[in-house]
Amino acid sequence: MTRRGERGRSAEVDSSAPALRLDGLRKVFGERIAVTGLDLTIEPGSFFGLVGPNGAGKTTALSMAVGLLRPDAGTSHVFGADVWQQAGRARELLGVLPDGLAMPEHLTGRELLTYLGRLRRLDRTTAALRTDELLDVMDLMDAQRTPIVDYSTGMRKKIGLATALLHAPKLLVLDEPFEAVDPVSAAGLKHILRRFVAGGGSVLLSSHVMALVEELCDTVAVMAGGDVVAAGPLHLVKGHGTLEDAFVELVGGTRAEGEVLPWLVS
Ligand SMILES: Nc1ncnc2c1ncn2[C@@H]1O[C@H](COP(=O)(O)OP(=O)(O)OP(=O)(O)O)[C@@H](O)[C@H]1O
Repeated sequence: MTRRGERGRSAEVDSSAPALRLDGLRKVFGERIAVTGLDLTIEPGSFFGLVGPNGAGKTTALSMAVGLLRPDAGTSHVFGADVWQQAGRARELLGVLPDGLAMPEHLTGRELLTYLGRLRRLDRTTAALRTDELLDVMDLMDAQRTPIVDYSTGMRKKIGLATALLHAPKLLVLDEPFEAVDPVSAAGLKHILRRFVAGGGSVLLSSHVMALVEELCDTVAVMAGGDVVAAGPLHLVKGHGTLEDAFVELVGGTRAEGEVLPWLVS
């Protein structure tokens, strides 16, 4: 049971359940099968990286996993809570950074965090404290009174991440969290995520940056054509080479070699 004053602080967790369990998730857009019937389990305490080429189905899968997109088939459970049947409970446990997050553009960064904190039932003092801390670690203090419509792409990503962290979730699902984030902010963000996992949290992130996934994640899954083609501990998936080598081999890509676009070379 969660007492009223503690809501938004930490929901109780079914410690025997996976942090995230996807069973048979499937989504079809018209003729295009975006996700074919995805099974994936994220263990508690893991730092999980989801990689795959453009159009592999990562965003579609993550959107269904967190309850933002209704699947045609399959289920998603967050610490045992079904994201559709027990949406309220799942939401307390989840922090989400979706792709292309829609923002209330005319709120300032500070207003957004304050209002979301209150919506998530943090008391006034806690909401204010966390807003200050998040603006500080995201290096957004100077922009705290700037409307979000005037934020850069990287600043939008960082305020989005701050909203994902605000209610102290147990599982973070982050779609391309480092995209457009400058190196200084990225270092701060990596530190936050590592501390989150060290403290018992779980992270699932997608990224196109293989070096970053290798640096942060202990477990990875490679998606291609709407399904997982390899998953497991990082060292097993990448083998003796780099994750990039394994990725290219797994998804059947060809690096541009030899004579390509000859008209570019005069
Ligand atoms: N709303 C939609 N309507 C129609 N097709 C869609 C929609 N969303 C995704 N798709 C299609 O589903 C497939 C998977 O797209 P998705 O965005 O999930 O891939 P992704 O792995 O996240 O790609 P990227 O790495 O480029 O972001 C693509 O072929 C895409 O065109």
